[in-house]
Amino acid sequence: MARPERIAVLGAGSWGTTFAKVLADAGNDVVLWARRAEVAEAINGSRRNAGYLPDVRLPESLRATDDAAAAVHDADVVVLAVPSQTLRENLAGWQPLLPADATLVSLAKGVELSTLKRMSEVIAEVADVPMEQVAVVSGPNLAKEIAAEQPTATVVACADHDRAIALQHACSTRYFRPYTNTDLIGIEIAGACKNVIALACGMAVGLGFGHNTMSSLITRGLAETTRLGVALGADPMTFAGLAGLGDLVATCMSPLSRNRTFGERLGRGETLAQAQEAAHGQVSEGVKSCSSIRQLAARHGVEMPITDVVHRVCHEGLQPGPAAAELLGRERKPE
Ligand SMILES: NC(=O)C1=CN([C@@H]2O[C@H](COP(=O)(O)OP(=O)(O)OC[C@H]3O[C@@H](n4cnc5c(N)ncnc54)[C@H](OP(=O)(O)O)[C@@H]3O)[C@@H](O)[C@H]2O)C=CC1
Ligand SMILES: O=C(CO)COP(=O)(O)O
Repeated sequence: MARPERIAVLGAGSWGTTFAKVLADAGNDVVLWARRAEVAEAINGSRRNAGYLPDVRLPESLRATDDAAAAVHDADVVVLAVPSQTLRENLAGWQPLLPADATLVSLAKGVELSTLKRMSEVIAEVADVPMEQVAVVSGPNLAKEIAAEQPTATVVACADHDRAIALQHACSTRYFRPYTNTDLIGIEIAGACKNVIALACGMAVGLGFGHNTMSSLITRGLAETTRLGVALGADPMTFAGLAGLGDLVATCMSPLSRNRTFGERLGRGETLAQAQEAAHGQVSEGVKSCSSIRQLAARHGVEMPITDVVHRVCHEGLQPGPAAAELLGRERKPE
């Protein structure tokens, strides 16, 4: 497969805009779709997406539009950069516009609430394409750092290795280094679960706890994530990689993470509504995915105690302090 040149990125939030910049910097012809016309106009006029990345000047070669048909016309690659829980509805609207052989790339890190499906499953189903046509990009990829061109690695996963290689070439820059992988299940489960563990780490920070607590949550979070992934058919080694441990550490440790910040607010005693208001519409995927992942775990008989308490703090009124005590009071066992 030749190197893709026409790329549409659908969704102009933090990560969609940043990934579009990466693709443009890598030399591709990139069109970014924004659902609000004023966002597209500002990007074309002032080279800025002020609502999400106020300090970043976007490349001249990056064009924006609010017309999805124009964005995807003749595209070799269509990147989906909208929140997990709206992806199905968004993609259903775009499906008739999609070029038949385009690689469909998911940037979203979540598990669908109603169906408990991973994003690649939703995409293959709604776009009515074989799974080999769907790819996932996931790793320790905090958008603001990448937009500032700080060095980062990531994983490009696709069941079709040739497509993964083509996409790897398309998004390689001097500051962004993608590795390929064919384990979509592992990559997507890792990406969705780390947001939930980051909520727990944020709660720990909000409660005033330090690095030992964070490290314990990260490590036991990785254990429960790996258990779920393996039950679903993932390669356990994926969880030791960039999209597993790599992303988990970046998200749990960084104040730039929306999930960690959200958890920190809950840990300080704010309500879900207060934390949501403070997020100014930016997505904290773990708040919803904690429920779908918990259900998925129950369906497969997998124990996920951290995910369970995060769900109950977010949605059932459990307070972060008693949640921490509950985790510590669990039955003692070997590691
Ligand atoms: N930010 C990051 O560092 C990273 C994020 N991700 C993942 O990428 C995905 C997108 O995140 P990110 O870009 O950060 O999110 P943001 O909250 O920054 O942006 C969300 C984007 O989706 C649009 N949007 C929101 N709701 C809808 C809807 N109902 N229909 C169509 N468009 C909608 C928003 O448009 P509008 O502005 O008009 O509201 C905005 O362009 C998430 O799954 C996230 O977990 C993955 C790696 C890194
Ligand atoms: O996925 C991310 C980093 O890899 C971004 O995490 P947040 O959505 O928590 O900001």
